[in-house]
Amino acid sequence: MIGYLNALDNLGMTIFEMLAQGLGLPDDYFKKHFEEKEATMIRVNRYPPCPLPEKCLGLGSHSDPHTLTILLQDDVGGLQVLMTDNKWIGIRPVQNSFIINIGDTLEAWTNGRLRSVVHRAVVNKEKNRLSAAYFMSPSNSALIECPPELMDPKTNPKKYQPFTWGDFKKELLVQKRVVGKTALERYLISK
Ligand SMILES: O=C(O)CCC(=O)C(=O)O
Ligand SMILES: [Fe+2]
Repeated sequence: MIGYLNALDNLGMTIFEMLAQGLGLPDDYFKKHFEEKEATMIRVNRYPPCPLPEKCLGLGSHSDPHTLTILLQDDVGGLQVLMTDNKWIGIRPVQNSFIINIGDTLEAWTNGRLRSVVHRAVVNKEKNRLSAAYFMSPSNSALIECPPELMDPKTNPKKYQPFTWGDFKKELLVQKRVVGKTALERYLISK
């Protein structure tokens, strides 16, 4: 088990490095905040067959509050992503591959340059479906504050108050279920 977790962490760190490079930040800009594994979280979702799939959802519309999600799904299919034109599209399962989702915290960290994705899981009449999501959390003390290089007073002014992952996590634990992309709203700087 620990071996799998280490492999997932290594994959996550490589992706953080690539994202930092792509944004013109030092390679370890995100990575250095993930050294302490204070609350690694994996969620395994099992969706049983449903007699009325058009009337039910396996998992309602939401965005993941963490930074990155590494998601494994079986070959049944059911994950859908909300596109900018408000249409849901299905994410076809590809064998031996992960789906990587950007989470809300990474959206705030980059002032919206990286966008968290709203997604849901639909069910079907015939088959059980399984998925497993690994949510990457920075250390509790990590300050989520966008670097000045990614902001611009005119075209991309600061959108969020800085917050620590520990504080955000506490808020997530007490709030009711998040629907759609609402977890970050408490940190939005009002216009
Ligand atoms: O089952 C899926 O494909 C999605 C799971 C998911 O979005 C989650 O666990 O946050
Ligand atoms: Fe999710």
